[in-house]
Amino acid sequence: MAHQALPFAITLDILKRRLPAHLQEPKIGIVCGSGLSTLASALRDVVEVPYSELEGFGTSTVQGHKSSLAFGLLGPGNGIPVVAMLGRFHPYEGHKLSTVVYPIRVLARLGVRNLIITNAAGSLNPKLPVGTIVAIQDHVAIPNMAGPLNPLLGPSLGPEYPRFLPLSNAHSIKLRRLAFLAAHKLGLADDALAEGVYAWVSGPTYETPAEGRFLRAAGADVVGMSTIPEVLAAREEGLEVIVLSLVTNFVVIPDKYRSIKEEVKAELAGKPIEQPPQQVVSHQEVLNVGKQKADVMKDLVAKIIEMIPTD
Ligand SMILES: O=P(O)(O)O[C@@H]1C[C@H](O)[C@@H](CO)O1
Ligand SMILES: Nc1nc2[nH]cnc2c(=O)[nH]1
Repeated sequence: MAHQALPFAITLDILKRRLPAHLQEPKIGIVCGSGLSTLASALRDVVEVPYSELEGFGTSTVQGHKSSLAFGLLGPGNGIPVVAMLGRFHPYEGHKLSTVVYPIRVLARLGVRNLIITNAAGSLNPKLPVGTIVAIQDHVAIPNMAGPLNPLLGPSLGPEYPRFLPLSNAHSIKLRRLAFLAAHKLGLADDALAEGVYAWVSGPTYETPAEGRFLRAAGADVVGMSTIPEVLAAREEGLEVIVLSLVTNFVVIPDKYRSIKEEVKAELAGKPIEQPPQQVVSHQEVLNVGKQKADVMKDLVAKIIEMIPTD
């Protein structure tokens, strides 16, 4: 989909007809990561619009991702109008990058100014155990650096868009401050919300131990297969962005490789070495941790939203 062909007018018109007036101009957006679609249960007056009804949207094919936009209100009083993406598109599903980020551009056109992106991620850092939520302070986008997988490639969307987008300020300090203040208000343990660097890889394969070591050496704390295209499009659209990664597993990085040569030699010498089980990551494990921690993530996201100043 070339930029010029993006069907914004049609999508926005469908949404206008589907939504009551008080939900038509959300100021805050949420992207729900793997297993985290229940974040929308914090909303009231919810209207869900399936992606299948929305021109330009794809369908999420990944288990743990629904395929709809949920509009609703959050917080005290009249509430703040919010829109949540229940399910995202990953390039590894075969979606074009322009499709992956299309919902973000639609959210921007609806009036969203602050975006909270969540995801499930593997930990590369022993200090970030499973269950930790990580406020992302920076990122390494391996597919952007190594090949043509940057959603901003191609003709500019218009003269008001910067051709060369700076990313040293990609992850909003204002929103990260609110996240830590929100965690404090919620009485979360100090280690429940940490800070770290996210590495984006294309997936859908999980890391080999050597790749895990490489990413760790490159300064990454967690790794995942999503989010960064959304961050780039959101920043291009002028949104403030915070990324919250839920650590769902450790990337398997043994201190040293098992030597099969030594094991065979020991076996032949009649002194077999006990063989440790081989560890592997699974998407089911990722979803299970998402389910266990969905409420903490939901409370944190809701509290951040309540604290975002309304203008
Ligand atoms: O959409 P997110 O980033 O939350 O999903 C993660 C990355 C892969 O899509 C999947 C791997 O288990 O979970
Ligand atoms: N690349 C990657 N993505 C993940 N998403 C959740 N866990 C992981 C992981 O270990 N690696």
